[in-house]
Amino acid sequence: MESRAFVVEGGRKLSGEIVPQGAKNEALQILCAVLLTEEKVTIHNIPNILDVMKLIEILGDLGVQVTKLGEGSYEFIADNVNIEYLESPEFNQKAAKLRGSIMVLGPLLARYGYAKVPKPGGDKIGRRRLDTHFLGFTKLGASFEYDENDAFYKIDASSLEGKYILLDEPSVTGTANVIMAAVMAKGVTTIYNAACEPYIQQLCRMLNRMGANIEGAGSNLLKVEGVERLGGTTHTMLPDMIEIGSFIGMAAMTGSELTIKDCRLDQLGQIPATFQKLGIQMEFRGDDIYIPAQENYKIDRFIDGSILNIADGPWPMFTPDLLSIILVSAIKAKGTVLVHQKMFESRLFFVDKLIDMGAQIILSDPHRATVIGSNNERPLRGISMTSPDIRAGVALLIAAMAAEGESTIYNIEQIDRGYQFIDQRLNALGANIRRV
Ligand SMILES: CC(=O)N[C@H]1[C@@H](OP(=O)(O)OP(=O)(O)OC[C@H]2O[C@@H](n3ccc(=O)[nH]c3=O)[C@H](O)[C@@H]2O)O[C@H](CO)[C@@H](O)[C@@H]1O
Ligand SMILES: C=C(OP(=O)(O)O)C(=O)O
Repeated sequence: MESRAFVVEGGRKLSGEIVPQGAKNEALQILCAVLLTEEKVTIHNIPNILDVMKLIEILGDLGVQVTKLGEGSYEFIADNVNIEYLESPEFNQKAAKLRGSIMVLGPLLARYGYAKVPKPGGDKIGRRRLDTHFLGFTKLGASFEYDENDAFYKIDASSLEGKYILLDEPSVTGTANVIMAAVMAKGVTTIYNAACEPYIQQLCRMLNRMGANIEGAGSNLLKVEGVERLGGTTHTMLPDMIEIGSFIGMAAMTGSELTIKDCRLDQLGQIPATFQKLGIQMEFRGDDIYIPAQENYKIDRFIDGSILNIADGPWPMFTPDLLSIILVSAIKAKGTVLVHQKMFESRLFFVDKLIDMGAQIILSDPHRATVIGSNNERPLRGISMTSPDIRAGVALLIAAMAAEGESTIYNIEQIDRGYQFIDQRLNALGANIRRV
């Protein structure tokens, strides 16, 4: 039977070193980009997580030759893509399971002039509209159709032509899709209000190595000069910055001494500094983050003495994917923080479980929660709970690891979607997590 729950014995300290996996959200983009060439693309540091394995399976079903070279390393050759597969019920069922499947659209449109995907899956964390993707495709000359009955998004174009595109919001997957559609369009595409997460920067670097001509990566203004064709390349994923942030919060909440190895500190943006605002100490040792064992830490105030507010925003603002971890990490700190999830409407509801565990949290509305830290004076207690989404799932795992007694976390498929062998890796550091 498939595993469904983690049973966590709380109160154990971790110690040692942990190496972050390759970045999930980068992997989902990079894997779709292999569809842009008939030549061999080799990718290293691919995380072994559910969402990524499902996408690799979809690529294989589409006719891409997939060869596993070793742990995390794969070769892809998309020289014989079977576009008919998009019509199969199997594609419908598989692609609907993950958010990343939406990014096959851009490359297939660029190479074959046609693509369709079912309404993609991913976290149910509020409205997740896809308008930005289709705004971009239609500007490039594609026609777009959404059939409410079968919930398929279809795009079609006899040719694509470079245009000036002002995105309505800096959507991460939307920007990736429009870039991939534009790389072989005729002429120059300018994408303004582009997302600029490290994931997008990595995609642009990879595409340029494949022969594309993209300028401006890392900014919100991209210039894509269309080329005739793309060739093969070798690409290595960055470490997963969301996993790194999750480990920082985990070390702090469990009072553990932990070294997070090979973090690519230059790519982490505001992530370390935001955890430091909670009072969590860390040292940067070469490319590692060392977190000393801390029983107490104190939340900063702003310079004028007012209560700290941590909010998300499109990169280089703080990533929404770490706000649940920030929230849980504040529970045992001294002081108060307002966590403001601006981008998603339903990502904070999991705090009811933390409140059941004894945390002092006021959910003011779907976007804002205030955490009143316990100064490590009232331990959390273990309970049974269900993980609503990937990051809330890990936040609950952190709370369970810090709590007194045993907790059970159900629906751990959500956690497995994005965190590689998390139970085994944490148990190797001293945790006690059983998969049942
Ligand atoms: C597979 C993948 O890469 N998933 C990530 C990607 O999802 P994804 O690319 O689906 O998310 P988008 O960047 O499109 O944004 C999602 C939602 O955020 C809101 N929004 C977005 C931009 C903005 O300026 N204002 C605004 O309010 C909108 O409600 C939008 O629908 O980016 C999200 C935002 O970083 C992350 O949470 C997801 O982990
Ligand atoms: C929301 C996330 O993922 P997805 O977009 O795949 O649902 C996430 O990685 O936090």
